[in-house]
Amino acid sequence: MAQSCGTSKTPFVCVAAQTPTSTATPPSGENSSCNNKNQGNYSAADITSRLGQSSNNIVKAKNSSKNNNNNNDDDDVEGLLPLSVTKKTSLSPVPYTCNSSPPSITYSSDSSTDCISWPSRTPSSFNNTTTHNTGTAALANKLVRSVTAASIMDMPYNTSPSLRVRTTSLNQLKKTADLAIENELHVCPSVMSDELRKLLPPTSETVMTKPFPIRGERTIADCTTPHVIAMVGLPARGKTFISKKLARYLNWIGIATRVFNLGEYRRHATTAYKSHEFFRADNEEAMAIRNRCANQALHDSCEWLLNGQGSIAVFDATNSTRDRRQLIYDIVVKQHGFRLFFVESICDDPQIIEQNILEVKVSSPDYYNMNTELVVRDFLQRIEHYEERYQPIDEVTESHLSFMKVYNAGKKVVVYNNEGHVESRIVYYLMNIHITPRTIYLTRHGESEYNLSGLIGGDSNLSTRGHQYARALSSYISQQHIKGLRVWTSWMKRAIQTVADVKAPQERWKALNEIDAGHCEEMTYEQIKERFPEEFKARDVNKFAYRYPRGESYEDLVARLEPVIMELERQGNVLVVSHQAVLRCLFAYFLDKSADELPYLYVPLHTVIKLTPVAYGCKVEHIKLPIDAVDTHRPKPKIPGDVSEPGLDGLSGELVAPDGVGKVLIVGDDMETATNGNGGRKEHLQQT
Ligand SMILES: O=P(O)(O)OC[C@H]1O[C@@](CO)(OP(=O)(O)O)[C@@H](O)[C@@H]1O
Repeated sequence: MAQSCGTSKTPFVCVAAQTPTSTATPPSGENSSCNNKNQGNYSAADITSRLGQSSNNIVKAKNSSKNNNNNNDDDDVEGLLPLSVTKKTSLSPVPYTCNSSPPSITYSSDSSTDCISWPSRTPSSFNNTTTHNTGTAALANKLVRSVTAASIMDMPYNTSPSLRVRTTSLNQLKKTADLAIENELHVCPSVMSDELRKLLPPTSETVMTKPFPIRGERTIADCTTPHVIAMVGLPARGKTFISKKLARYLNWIGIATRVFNLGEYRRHATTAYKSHEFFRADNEEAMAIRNRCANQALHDSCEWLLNGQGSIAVFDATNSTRDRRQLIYDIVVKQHGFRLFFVESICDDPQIIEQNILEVKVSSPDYYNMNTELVVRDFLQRIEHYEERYQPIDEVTESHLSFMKVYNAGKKVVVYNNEGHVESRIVYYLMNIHITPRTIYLTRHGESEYNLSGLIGGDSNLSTRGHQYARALSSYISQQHIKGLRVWTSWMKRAIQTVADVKAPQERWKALNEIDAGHCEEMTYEQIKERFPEEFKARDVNKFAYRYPRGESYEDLVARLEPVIMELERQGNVLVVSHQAVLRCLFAYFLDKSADELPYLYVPLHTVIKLTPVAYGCKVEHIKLPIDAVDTHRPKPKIPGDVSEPGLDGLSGELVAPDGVGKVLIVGDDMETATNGNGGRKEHLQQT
């Protein structure tokens, strides 16, 4: 029987002891009948047992889920390769040994750090650890030792035994596996024999291995129950802003989210908007239409979730009465069994309300071609109609609801009955966003020596032109007179050298380091294609999900960058100097790009991408500084693995704003006058 460790919904796996006579079952990568949840887990016992198998069954283990493959309950999901040690080894002595119940090691994919979890047990309970050293398994011995002796001995005394094993054994295991690969395997997984391949630590090939949680994986587990997020609040309180932004964030972290905006349903159901009279509480005809629309929007939200098209529906409406909220509760929770979380936006700052009306209501289809002053007046009257009936969520009379209240665009936040991982993430995100105007500048480092020779990854210096860009960037930034600017860079030399002359407080983020290409680091695309053709092709087939052997995928990058996004949301003006893949991920967040588009977004060298939040979106400007650089963009080829084709997106070599969002601003070659918006420069302003 597999034992559950962690909550039943998480993909944690904890393995119980097996009988010594049980046989090893390959983990999910080989066992096609294993379900996907098992694929997210990798056991150190896997490696040990695989090695053990090839050395006269040193370790005999059994996948307890083997006979239960159709059973999707927790027991089944959580069953994974157990380790059962049966005979004595002639290896050097090990400090802990094991009785009849051997330790089980589980590689967990549900942790933000690499983690092998052992059952928490005192060291003294591990007696009689024995292995069978029959013959050839030098590698096996190395690994068995590594997860027992070395990992335990290296630990500080003041750490709890289980934690000590957890934190050190994986490092040790990785080191040993690295060594094994470097010394003895020396080839890429795609060209390895099956025997050797089995010895590998987590890679993109061994699909069941995910060294840290990937996009949405953690959340999906918690998100097996669909969620409806229902907005609450008077008009012009930023509900649509919050809804759209939240949906963008959730989609970016991999949780399929869609906004159902009641205003759009109403506009569909009515002819042209005439005036605020439509919203009077005593306008029965209009009220009937409004109720019908609300029911339809709610129905569509639930249908969308029921069809499995997404995980979170955001119901963007005022939902400003108790009755309406009760109706939503009855349908969402009682009828469908979904989770329901209300987000109420409360604002009594007239400045924020006015700004909101001017920014988004004046351009609303309701007020097409209407004079701004009239719009403001009409809208304020519309608000008054709502105010007559508005009932803020009440902790006492609506104590069965889960909700958060955001006051004056985040000045104060109240959270009530908050439950589960998804809701906590939503709360945390909404606590961090703000509406203070600011600009984010994104740029890659200057051209590097490796860029010149077409090598990916590595940590090379800037080329001569790269240094010129560094100077041009500093000059451009100082001419912008950006208030309170902060500069963030990766830890890589080329990024740090690029901001050497920029006069502003600087911070280094490891999370901003370029995608780790693992075995393919410091190779050209052509070399990768030649040496690892299968790998190269696989990346073209699904670039977002593809993980370099011993490296990262774009999906991994997004997970790594989430804290950066969170902190960017909290900041004012920031200049981020990073790398092609990393900036694609950040750019995709701001522009709401899908996982398919993300790895092909065009982020050329020597170009500053200026992002300014406006209304519900972001204005994008590309400022190309006049220093030539190589083009490192490799477009999506029509045939996976092809390096000769021009590619499908046709972006290479051109400077365009994706999807016509924003404009392309090409600053002329006179750097002294190269400012954004001032005269005295040569520039082409191109509306896309
Ligand atoms: O995902 P692809 O398109 O390969 O782009 C990422 C690559 O871009 C490069 C350049 O080729 O980034 P950068 O120069 O910005 O550090 C490589 O280091 C990196 O592996």
